[in-house]
Amino acid sequence: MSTRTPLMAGNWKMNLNHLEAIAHVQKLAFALADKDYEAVEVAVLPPFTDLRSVQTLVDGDKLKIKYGAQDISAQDSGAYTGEISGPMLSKLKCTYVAIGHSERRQYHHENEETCNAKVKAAYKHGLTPILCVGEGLDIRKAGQQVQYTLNQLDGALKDLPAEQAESIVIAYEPVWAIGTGEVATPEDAQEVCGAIRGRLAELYSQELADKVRIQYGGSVKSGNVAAIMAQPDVDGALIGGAALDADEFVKIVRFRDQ
Ligand SMILES: O=C[C@H](O)COP(=O)(O)O
Repeated sequence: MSTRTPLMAGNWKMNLNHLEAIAHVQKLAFALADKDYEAVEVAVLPPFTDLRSVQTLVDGDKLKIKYGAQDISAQDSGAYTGEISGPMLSKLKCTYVAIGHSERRQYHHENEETCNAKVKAAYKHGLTPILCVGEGLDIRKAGQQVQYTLNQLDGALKDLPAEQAESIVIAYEPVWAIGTGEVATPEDAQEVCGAIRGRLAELYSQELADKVRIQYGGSVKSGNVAAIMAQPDVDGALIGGAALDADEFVKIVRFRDQ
């Protein structure tokens, strides 16, 4: 029986302005009870422009919900127009930062080197990375999903010390399942999540690998979350579309009731 606390994180992507963010987090706060937070860690990843509003709400009302950003610059400061740095995110008391989401890889040409630099930047500033990995459809069709995903993992973790790696969160998100309604089967999720844990054991130690939380992401909904969470190496979900509906997100958090 795993002692890892599941992490249910809502990645809002480029949705919800700061006023909508406040209303949404208030809804979650109203619906979620202490027993939910005891069973599951709950987090939201709003757009950068919402973070101050979310921080004010969480701090002011002492909410147990965690929050974080969807990206981080590898640089601390300077002439990097449009970028947001680790010091800025830690000043806003972010807990998490997503790194290497497939949409960042696709639209912003992020690769293993970028992800590695961003993972290190996150730790440098006290943020916990949610490192996203996962294969596209062509790789899946070729049966190369495990090797491809492990290569992404190796690159992003290069030279990362064990005392940092032990707190990382890995999100396995097969690209073909993101926003498509095409959810991976629980067995598909387990195959790659299990392989990720195996690689962490090779790179570091079994003890470390057993501590790391590995999420599944890709068309997670209240109707399919329980079966995915029943897999031994799946420790949570990174939820996109379904996280924009507060009632649905609460149902996902309460996956044991589904
Ligand atoms: O970060 C979240 C994933 O990209 C999943 O998105 P989705 O739940 O809309 O498929």
